[in-house]
Amino acid sequence: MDGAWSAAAVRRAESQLMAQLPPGTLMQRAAAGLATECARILMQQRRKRGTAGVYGSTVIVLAGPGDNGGDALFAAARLARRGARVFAVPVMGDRVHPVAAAALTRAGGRLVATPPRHCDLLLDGVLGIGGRPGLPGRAIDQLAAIDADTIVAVDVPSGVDVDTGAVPGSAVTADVTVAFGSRKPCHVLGRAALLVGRLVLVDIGLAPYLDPHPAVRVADDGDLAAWWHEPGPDDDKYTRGVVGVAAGSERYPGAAVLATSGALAGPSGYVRYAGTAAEHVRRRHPEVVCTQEVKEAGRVQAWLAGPGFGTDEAALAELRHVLESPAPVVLDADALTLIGEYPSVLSQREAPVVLTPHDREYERLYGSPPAEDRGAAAAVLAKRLNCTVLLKGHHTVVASSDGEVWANPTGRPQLATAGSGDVLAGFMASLLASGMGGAKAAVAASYLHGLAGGIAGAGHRTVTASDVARALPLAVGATLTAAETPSKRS
Ligand SMILES: NC(=O)C1=CN([C@@H]2O[C@H](COP(=O)(O)OP(=O)(O)OC[C@H]3O[C@@H](n4cnc5c(N)ncnc54)[C@H](OP(=O)(O)O)[C@@H]3O)[C@@H](O)[C@H]2O)[C@@H](O)CC1
Ligand SMILES: Nc1ncnc2c1ncn2[C@@H]1O[C@H](COP(=O)(O)OP(=O)(O)O)[C@@H](O)[C@H]1O
Ligand SMILES: [K+]
Repeated sequence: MDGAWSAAAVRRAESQLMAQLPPGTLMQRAAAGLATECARILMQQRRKRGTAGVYGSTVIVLAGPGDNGGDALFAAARLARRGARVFAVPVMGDRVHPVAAAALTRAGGRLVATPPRHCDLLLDGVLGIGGRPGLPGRAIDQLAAIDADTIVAVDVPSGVDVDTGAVPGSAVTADVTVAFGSRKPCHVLGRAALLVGRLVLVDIGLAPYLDPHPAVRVADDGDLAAWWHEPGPDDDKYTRGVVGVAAGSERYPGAAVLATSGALAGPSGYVRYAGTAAEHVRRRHPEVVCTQEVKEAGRVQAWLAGPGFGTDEAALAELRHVLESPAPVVLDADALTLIGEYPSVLSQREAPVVLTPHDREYERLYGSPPAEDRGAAAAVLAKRLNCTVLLKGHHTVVASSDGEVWANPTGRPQLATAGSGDVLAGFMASLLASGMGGAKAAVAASYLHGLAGGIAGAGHRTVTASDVARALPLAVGATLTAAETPSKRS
């Protein structure tokens, strides 16, 4: 498991590490890593144009008043020593890191008020983990005036809320963000995560000092492999888990077909379908055992209820039957609307429940749209309803009722296609049926669903929900193989 640590947690770790090191060491480690990445970018970019590497390139630094500006200036000094023409613009009056500014000047760089209009690389050293959201006016003006081939954010894109990923004002949109020591929540959550570009982590020796519990958890292939239930020689279709799908209707048979496609792609051994779209499911998936009603379906180890099954009396009755079962349950789509209207149907529930709202469904459940701090938004709903909440979006967030927050690293916009949520929900129910806990199933399902979207959409292909379902087994295979041989995944 990887993670993202808050600014305060990074500072606590930093002060312990700094106590062991000569002054300035950490900043030099950060600047060295940053300069290396900038040089790599410059060489790649200029090689394409047939020009030389770092030598002769133009680099502009937007330098804020703190250590973030210091990192940028020290890195720029290293580039200046390799022959880059460096112009540094102080963006908060003339407040800049004095030692770093002197180092840049000694290396041949210049502090200027008006830099060239074009540069090969712009370094955003305006604000780091000490920044409040928003940008100083001077930085906004410079960003508008300069045409940069590549924008590299130092530690975080300046202007974002580092601890929540909210972007309430103006902020830098980076092509690359070079982060020091650890990810921060803004790298993985909310609108800020869309401003990060490619994330490069520079090791400055902080890891041993970081709190073992990050503010936001981020799953990796190894987690997925550890949680995955591979069938053993003594398994049969029942011990692998039976998943029940209560979805679809005569009006929306597609939801039933897609949800069962998702369930069939998971690790459980048996998929039962209960609902009025049984004929459609049977025709498309002969593997699925179909009944018309939940109470005829027999025993299952996990249920999915909701996609396309309506919000009328009959749907409410079916939802109640599902919730009477002692098995874990995924509630999606229409089931969320019903829960919003009749929250008491959840009150007797003891077995795990995973809710999978998008923003409008969240509003129906919570009474107001999710806050820009999407981790906190998912966590408050999870606590209030004593459920796991998977809040959908570009960076899907999962929160457990005890306050654990996960950000999904694999999402991609091609997944925003009708029915892809049905596939996700069916797949997740299969993970629950195989014995995975509620939060893990939600984290694993969004991780693999994101990868499946990438596999289905490779080469700019358009993607349908059926494509995502077909790609899910490939995503599972790629993940489990990569966990066995970590170097295989680029
Ligand atoms: N921790 C680590 O492990 C390491 C950290 N390192 C580096 O240090 C960075 C953190 O540096 P930092 O603490 O000096 O804070 P930083 O973000 O530069 O800015 C603070 C200044 O900005 C000002 N200010 C704030 N918001 C503002 C706004 N919206 N608009 C305008 N001004 C605003 C604020 O003003 P004040 O609050 O005083 O009014 C203060 O003067 C970190 O991101 C990383 O790059 C590495 O070198 C080594 C390892
Ligand atoms: N902009 C986006 N980028 C990445 N993923 C997205 C984006 N928008 C939606 N998604 C994902 O697409 C899926 C859509 O689910 P949902 O809204 O329930 O669709 P449907 O109800 O049509 O099945 C979710 O997994 C969600 O996280
Ligand atoms: K920055």
